[in-house]
Amino acid sequence: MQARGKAGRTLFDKIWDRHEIHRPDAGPSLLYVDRDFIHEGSFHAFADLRKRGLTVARPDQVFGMPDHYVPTAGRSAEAAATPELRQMIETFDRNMKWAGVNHFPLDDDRQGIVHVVGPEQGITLPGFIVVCSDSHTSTHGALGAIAFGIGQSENAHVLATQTLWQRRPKVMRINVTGSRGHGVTAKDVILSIIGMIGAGGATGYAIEYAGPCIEAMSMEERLTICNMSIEAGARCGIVAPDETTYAYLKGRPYAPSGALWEAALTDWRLLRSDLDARFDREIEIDAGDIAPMVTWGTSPEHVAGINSVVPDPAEQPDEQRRKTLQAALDYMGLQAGRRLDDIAIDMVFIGSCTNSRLEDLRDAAAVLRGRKAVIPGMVVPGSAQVKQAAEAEGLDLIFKDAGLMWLEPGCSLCAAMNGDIVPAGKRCASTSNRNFVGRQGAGSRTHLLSPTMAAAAAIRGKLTDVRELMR
Ligand SMILES: CC(C)[C@H](C(=O)O)[C@@H](O)C(=O)O
Ligand code: SF4
Repeated sequence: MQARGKAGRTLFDKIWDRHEIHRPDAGPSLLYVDRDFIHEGSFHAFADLRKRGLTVARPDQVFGMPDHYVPTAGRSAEAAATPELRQMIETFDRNMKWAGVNHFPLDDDRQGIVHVVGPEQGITLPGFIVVCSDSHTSTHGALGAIAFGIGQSENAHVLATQTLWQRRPKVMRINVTGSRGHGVTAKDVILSIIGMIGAGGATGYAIEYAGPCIEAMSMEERLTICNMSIEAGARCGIVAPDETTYAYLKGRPYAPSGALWEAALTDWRLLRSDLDARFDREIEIDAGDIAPMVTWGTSPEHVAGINSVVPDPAEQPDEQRRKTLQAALDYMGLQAGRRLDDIAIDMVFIGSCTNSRLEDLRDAAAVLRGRKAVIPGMVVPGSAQVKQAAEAEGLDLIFKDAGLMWLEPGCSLCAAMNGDIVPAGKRCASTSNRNFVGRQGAGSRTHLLSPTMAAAAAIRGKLTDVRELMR
């Protein structure tokens, strides 16, 4: 795409343009990549490299850690749920050693879900292009980076060259105005955005989140917002770096320090959309209108405020949509008109790259403190660092006293790839990002919600408006 006349440039344009090594008249551009994150899914890419006799071009810019297949019951590959899972973790470790890249293995105190660890270690920085062969790479955009998921053959290309061919997406700005009401979290904001624009609403776009509500958010909240950009179909999500970003990054192990920090700050302050920047699409949403949200169907767009009812597919004018909604209700075992806060839940999962950071655990613990869960639940911190910090504050004791399991970091029940599953027909209130058919195990039923809402569901054994339990 050519420069856009005299109009100002968006934050996205500025970062993209800096990384463009080659811009052909048509088709994808060749981009320089600052960081490539790797998890167990990378075995295809490594097999590809070996077959072609290639090595890793910039090992110091590649960071690998196991997360999808790791056991939550212990910290060694031997604790893996099956021999196949153990083999996945061991193959990954071998590939990391072969490649000579940064490697945070299972027993390393930096290990965790790749999208939690990257920001936490200061590996992801403003102005970067960050890739990972994982769709939720969009998370890292919260720090003011262009961050997107890639396929394994693209990953092999990045590993071998530190560059990537990529088509420039259009740019959409979502302005979140107003301020959130009591008990309304970042998760509720992003769920209501997805409910509004739909699971395909941002297909072909990069989203810049802006406006007073986003500016007032902590870094951890912005990470939750950007994480789910992909659930609206977006290529990535980004928030302009500001004082919140700098305060978060300062002193992190991989963030610049001393004179380099000062130089970086000077540069990062340029990273914002010009006042006259033109966006391909602009949307506005008032945070004051948002209630605690919960999904009732099998797509993150099947979402509503906790005080509403399961919608009636018959009211849909479009026949295909009617059928999709009916199929979702059949799978979920729900009838139209049922009050959402009347739906009984079998278990809760507090975790995933959406909501497993320290603030998420603090939020859930604040609701659970001194109370008992009436259903089983798993609390899975996003990283070893989060786990340590949570234990230092005694959050683990609050979860355990409430009757929930306090486990080792990893993706766990978010994608049910490590042996943790929701049994068929059971209903799970989950702080993760996908409620697809079978996502948490064959026949499992997932209701997406925030950490405080998950805590409320655990206490009441049903979907509950957390505002009734807030102290
Ligand atoms: C397994 C992995 C490639 C996948 C992704 O791309 O997102 C997973 O992380 C998910 O959340 O579904
Ligand atoms: S926590 Fe879930 S969404 Fe995030 S990377 Fe792991 S499987 Fe994917």
